[in-house]
Amino acid sequence: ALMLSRYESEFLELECIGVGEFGAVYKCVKRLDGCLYAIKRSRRPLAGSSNEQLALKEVYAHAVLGHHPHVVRYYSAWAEDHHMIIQNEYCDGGSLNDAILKKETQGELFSEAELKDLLLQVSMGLKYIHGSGLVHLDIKPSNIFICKRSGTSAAGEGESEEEDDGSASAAVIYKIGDLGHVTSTNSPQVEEGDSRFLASEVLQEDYSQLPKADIFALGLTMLLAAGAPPLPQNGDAWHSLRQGQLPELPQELSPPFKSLLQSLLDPDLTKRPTAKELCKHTVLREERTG
Ligand SMILES: Cn1cc(CCO)c2c3c(c(-c4ccccc4Cl)cc21)C(=O)NC3=O
Repeated sequence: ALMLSRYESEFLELECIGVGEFGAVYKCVKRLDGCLYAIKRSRRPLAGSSNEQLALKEVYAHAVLGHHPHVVRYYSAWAEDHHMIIQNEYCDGGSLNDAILKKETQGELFSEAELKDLLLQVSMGLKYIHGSGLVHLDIKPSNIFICKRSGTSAAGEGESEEEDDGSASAAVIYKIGDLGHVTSTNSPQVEEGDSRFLASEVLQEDYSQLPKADIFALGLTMLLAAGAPPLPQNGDAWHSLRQGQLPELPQELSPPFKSLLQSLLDPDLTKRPTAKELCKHTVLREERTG
């Protein structure tokens, strides 16, 4: 077009880093500040459609959530040329899903110490989201992004770690991303996330304690990071996972940590810990030995 779009004038597109039915995500440099950003460009939903509602909820969630070390940072969003555009922090380490697949192909496993670090960091992000009166509703490995310490993204390591992050700045920082299903805890308009990670109470439209659905999805995410086989999308295997029958893991975890992971997946949502309880759980807080 004769008039350069804001996207073209403000950013240099380096590569496409993701494609979905939603649209595409690009790794871009902002010409003005020279920093890297992840920019999602999706077809603008029909005015007044439910998809427009969803797209707006994503931007509202980012606006409400402000800054947290374990939530992907939002910078801007705008509409042009029949597209919705959202400009987020670029996480240079790929997604947790990429990291799990890489471990698998290399015949490696996350150690118990690495699993505890992952659970603690994502719990801090969830504590912040839940503390803001919101729920994520699509927690899963492909929505958790990784920043390696040497990140050159705009947010950078200059950000001081959340004061409740007792650990020194970790080698790897995990950030919760994709707020496309976020809704308010108290007046929920639930748009179900990935069925593989869906808690059974949400399928039955019991929205009384939605934060516990995020905890359940985090439990399944941890199972996958610990080496569990791919999750069922439906059927008997889907139900047995939600009746406490957990898959064998390819590594022996310490009994306290194993029972903590089982509590995240308890069929009785009142027995699942809150994100706040996870953040101060001794199993996750003890100094790593060796
Ligand atoms: C597919 N994909 C790959 C990446 C890079 C990981 O190293 C990525 C990012 C995001 C997103 C994203 C998700 C949902 C909404 C908006 C964005 Cl920009 C998607 C991403 C995002 O918000 N920040 C990212 O780094």
